[in-house]
Amino acid sequence: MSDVNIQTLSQLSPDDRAALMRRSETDISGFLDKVAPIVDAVRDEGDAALVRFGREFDRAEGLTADTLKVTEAEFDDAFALVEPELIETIRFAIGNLRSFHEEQAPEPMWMKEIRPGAFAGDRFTPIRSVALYVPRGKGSFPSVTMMTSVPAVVAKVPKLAIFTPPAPDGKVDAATLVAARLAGVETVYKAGGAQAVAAAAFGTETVQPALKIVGPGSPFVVAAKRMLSDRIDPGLPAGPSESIIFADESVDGGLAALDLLIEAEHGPDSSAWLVTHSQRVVDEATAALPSHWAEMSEQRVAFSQAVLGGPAGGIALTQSIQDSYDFINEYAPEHLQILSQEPFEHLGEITEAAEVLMGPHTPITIANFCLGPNAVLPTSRGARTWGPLSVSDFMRRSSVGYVTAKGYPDLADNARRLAEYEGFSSHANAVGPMRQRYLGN
Ligand SMILES: NC(=O)c1ccc[n+]([C@@H]2O[C@H](COP(=O)([O-])OP(=O)(O)OC[C@H]3O[C@@H](n4cnc5c(N)ncnc54)[C@H](O)[C@@H]3O)[C@@H](O)[C@H]2O)c1
Ligand SMILES: N[C@H](CO)Cc1c[nH]c[nH+]1
Ligand SMILES: [Zn+2]
Repeated sequence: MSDVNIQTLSQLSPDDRAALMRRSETDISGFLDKVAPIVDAVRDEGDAALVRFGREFDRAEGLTADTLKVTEAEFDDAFALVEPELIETIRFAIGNLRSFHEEQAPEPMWMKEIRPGAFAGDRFTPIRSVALYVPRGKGSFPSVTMMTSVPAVVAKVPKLAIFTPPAPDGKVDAATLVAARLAGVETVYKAGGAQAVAAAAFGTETVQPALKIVGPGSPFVVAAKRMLSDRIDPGLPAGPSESIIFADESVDGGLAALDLLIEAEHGPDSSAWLVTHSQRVVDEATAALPSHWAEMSEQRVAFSQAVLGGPAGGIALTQSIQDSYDFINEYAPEHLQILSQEPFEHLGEITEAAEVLMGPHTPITIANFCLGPNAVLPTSRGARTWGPLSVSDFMRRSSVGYVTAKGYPDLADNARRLAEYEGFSSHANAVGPMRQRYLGN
């Protein structure tokens, strides 16, 4: 049996407790050094560098500049290759995602009469070009394709392109192509990691540059986004998956263990904690893990054992429910699952989680794939200030103001007084007697 990292929070020093908040991506300085030459090469050499890195890192030996962009024939092949049942499932998921994101989309414009004759509001317009990163290292992700594409299409972004690593056969994952087409994205480039971020930022002979890049990825992707943030908007920080399963005394610890393994299996760089004040839940979860591992693939067992062996995962035994809430809010997880027969009783206490899934029938899996909300979420405590990827992330907001002749005098007087105080003579003149000459009243 593998060792599980069990921490009794009341016995930890402040430093040891702070260490539990760490994620593998917290310190990406080592990756910054590795991605710097990749970024430079893509900027200087364009397609040639994308081909070289695709061969080196993705082992796509046959990749050439001519095959960097997915062709119509490759889309057709993908539809022929993917099981019809899976195609229907992708349609099902896209339908739910679309329903959620259409509801979430802001009105194109709103205006309020702030005072008589003075109107102001917001106007939302789509960002002109956005790159969607879909990972493909430790798995393939048609789900991420849907999660990034659907809100972008709802926002009506005119130029959308997916970047995803090629497999050694030089192809893009077939279900990813099906999901892209069904969601409404036509351009897919075979590029992953830091080189994809650099290509989106600078453009190459084949790749059109974009103003923004969204989507999760490995620390190479995260590091490149950080490095190029003055060149391309890197969107919300979405790194290795992480979760907290919070269980109260009303649930079976075996179920908590089953759900703890969901995000723990992504990779050794993931983070996953079971947080509970119930010793019984801890004992049941620990006892159940081996039988759950027996039902998983060898690779996923290795990943989840690496995570739950610590230091970035395991079981945290708290002294009280309040202690659990405090830990969760301090940790600010990407995914939080409240395992309780009365989940809404706890919800009001949770302030810092990017996604809160309620009760035993809402495991993280359902929201990862097809419930409707977006599963691209801020990691590494980003949930303290960021929310999930949304339609607004694909739109820019402008303020709109409109003052009528009736509303003008009052606003002008007040604005002039402030302009004079701040020492701006032109500002003041523009709302003083000089303007009256032109307005003619
Ligand atoms: N937050 C979310 O919404 C979400 C969703 C899905 C996955 N994820 C996370 O995204 C990550 C996906 O990572 P991944 O590795 O599976 O796929 P990835 O596509 O992000 O990374 C693979 C790419 O990294 C590059 N790379 C690999 N080794 C390299 C090296 N030695 N030097 C330079 N570049 C190298 C290669 O270009 C490769 O194509 C995981 O950490 C997973 O937990 C997050
Ligand atoms: N857990 C990921 C977001 O953190 C989403 C995902 C896709 N596939 C499996 N899981
Ligand atoms: Zn997942």
